[in-house]
Amino acid sequence: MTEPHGDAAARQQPTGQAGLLPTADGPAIRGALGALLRSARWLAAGAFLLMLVATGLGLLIPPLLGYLVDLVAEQRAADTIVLPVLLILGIAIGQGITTAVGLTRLARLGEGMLAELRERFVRRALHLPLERVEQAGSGDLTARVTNDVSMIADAVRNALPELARSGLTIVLTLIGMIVLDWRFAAVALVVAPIHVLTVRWYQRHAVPLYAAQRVATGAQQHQLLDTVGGAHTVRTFRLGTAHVDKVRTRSTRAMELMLRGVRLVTGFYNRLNFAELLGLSTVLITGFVLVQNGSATIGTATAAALYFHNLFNPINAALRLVDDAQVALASLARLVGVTELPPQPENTRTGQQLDPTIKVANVRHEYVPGQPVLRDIDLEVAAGQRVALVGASGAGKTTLAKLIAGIHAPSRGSITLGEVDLTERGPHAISDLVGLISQEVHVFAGPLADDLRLAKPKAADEELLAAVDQVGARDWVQALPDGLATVVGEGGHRLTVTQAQQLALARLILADPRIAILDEATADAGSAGARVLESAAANALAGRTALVVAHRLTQAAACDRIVVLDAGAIVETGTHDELVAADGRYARLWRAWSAPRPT
Ligand SMILES: Nc1ncnc2c1ncn2[C@@H]1O[C@H](COP(=O)(O)OP(=O)(O)OP(=O)(O)O)[C@@H](O)[C@H]1O
Repeated sequence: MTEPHGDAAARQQPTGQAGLLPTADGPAIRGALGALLRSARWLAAGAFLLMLVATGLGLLIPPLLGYLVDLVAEQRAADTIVLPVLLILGIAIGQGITTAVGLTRLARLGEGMLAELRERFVRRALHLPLERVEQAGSGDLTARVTNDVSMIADAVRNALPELARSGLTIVLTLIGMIVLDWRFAAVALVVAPIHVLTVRWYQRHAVPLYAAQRVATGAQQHQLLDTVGGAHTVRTFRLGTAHVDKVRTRSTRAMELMLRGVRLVTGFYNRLNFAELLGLSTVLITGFVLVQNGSATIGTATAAALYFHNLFNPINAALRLVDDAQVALASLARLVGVTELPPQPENTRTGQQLDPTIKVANVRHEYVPGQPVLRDIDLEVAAGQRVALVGASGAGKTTLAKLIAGIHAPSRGSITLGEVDLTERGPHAISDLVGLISQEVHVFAGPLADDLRLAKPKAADEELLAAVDQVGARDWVQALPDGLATVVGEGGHRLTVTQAQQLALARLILADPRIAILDEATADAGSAGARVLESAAANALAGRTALVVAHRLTQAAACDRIVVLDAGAIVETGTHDELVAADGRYARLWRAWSAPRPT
């Protein structure tokens, strides 16, 4: 009944929301749906055929009932009605069975397509450049994964089967009516313009409205995540009122759009009710006139009236579903918009074949345009070398580490890893050449062994234990209630920060990248944790080209070379001894670091 109007939805990017992820246009949605349908063509054909048979069988009942009415009107013998009654019974049973099987097939088709679409979306979303997600706000991505997927799931489970059934019933009933008596079919079309105009009116208003609703909900969720996620900072800087205002503005916008939706739906039903009233009156009057002048039997008029009854219910159902279909379509446009983003270039060479050198040339990076956090960075790390990045907090160490790991793309300049230019080929070109341990070490909920196998899915338990041993974690791992099978993370056995970092280092050993970048969270100097982690890191980095963001200067002193960053620029570089002798910034940092601490 409803033609996809994704084009209109695609245009729904209200001003001020320009950073949001893209929304697909009509042809892209049709293309994606076509591709999904093609991959399940036999299931689709089977479901369609069964629904066709079920609806066709249903159409035989009104003429048979009309025939029964004629038999009774002509006062025939009672036994003449046995056959038609049995036929009606058989048809009803046949229709019930074919409808049930057809709907099951249709459900399987819809769920399969939905699952495939969701997989594609997640696959694509996981590989989106981080800047793109940050620019859109993670709320946008979250809203698409949660709201939009559930809108489509609802449509697939409820609207799609009913829409298919209603569409088939309308078409076949109209054909049945023409065969029965064309005059009734002609009368049926009298109210059609009202339906057509109602649908047009509704679509004109609903598509932009629902797309705007999705955008407003995304913006509202993003704001809520921002405010709740940053609650600590919000409180520290007394930004509560400002944040509550922002949440209020976005919530009000979302609420206003919801209310406009309710008003629109009410108007839609008013028009449909009027059409139904008009249609029903016309049918009854026509039947009365035709039977009166003898040009139709009571049986035919009865069958025609029943056909009408058959027709108006699915028409209303189909038109009612326009609403769900529009909502689902706006959601679909937002899912397909992400799945259709151009894929990252494939990894053509494995990291193991590449020369593990790092070359950073003329790199500049800005998170906020016009505010560089790194400028004119030139750095080369030869194969097997271990280089430390040192500098005050905010100097840009983590940013440089992330650029080299391919997490962010530099605003300018080039980064070459193993002769592969990241800026040209994209970070996925070298994903298995480089491993990063960032400050946000995450322990995934589940058995410890699964957590380790993220880095090497096929590793045997012995291999996992060997890696755990190298990072000095064997003792505590074996002391866990179920050893490697112990459930850790959220809801399981809680690991200390040091233990989580040891696991991250063990994962690095298992993944075995030729270049390793270490940006561990700070551990107090001289603490047992720091000592354990330093020797674990030394083992994990053995034989690799390494860049270490040195939060403890003892880490830096153990490296082949030290690069000192200050306010986004490299200010010194050399070995520990050279830099101490030069008596510059590093020497000052070192003196401050190694000075006896008050106890
Ligand atoms: N995602 C981001 N968006 C905007 N600014 C950022 C972002 N990440 C870092 N910055 C800013 O970039 C500058 C450099 O930060 P970076 O984390 O690289 O420094 P760092 O030397 O690693 O500091 P630390 O030792 O405290 O981790 C800082 O001013 C920081 O506020």
